[in-house]
Amino acid sequence: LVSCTKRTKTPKSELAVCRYVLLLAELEAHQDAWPFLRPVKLKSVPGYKKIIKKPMDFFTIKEKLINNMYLNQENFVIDVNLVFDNCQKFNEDDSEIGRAGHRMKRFFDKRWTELLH
Ligand SMILES: Cc1nnc(-c2cnn(C)c2N)n1CCCn1ccnc1
Repeated sequence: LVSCTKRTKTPKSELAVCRYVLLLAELEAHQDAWPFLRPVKLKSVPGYKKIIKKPMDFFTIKEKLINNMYLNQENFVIDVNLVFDNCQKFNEDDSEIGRAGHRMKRFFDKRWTELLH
């Protein structure tokens, strides 16, 4: 993941990647993460493909992280927030998945801020 041998990246961005890996592991381990662990099955969820233009989930984010596709931290945060924005768009606030999405977003925002300082 983070090549320690050849210094292809500045140390700063390596630290950033470690922060994302840590945060993503915490998100996946959260008890309310179950709706977001894998891509939504577009064939078996009526309306999802039409309504949600850019599906995103924690597994896809991990794959992008491993393939070094987050060149700056904004893109990582944008994808994580996409998971929660999609959830709010497709689910009622007062629903099982809607509530899980709000709790996960609050958790992420808190940990992201804590890890920055
Ligand atoms: C994420 C997410 N947002 N909405 C859904 C969903 C899937 N089916 N229905 C009726 C929804 N509202 N999902 C995916 C939830 C994936 N899931 C469901 C049970 N275990 C995982």
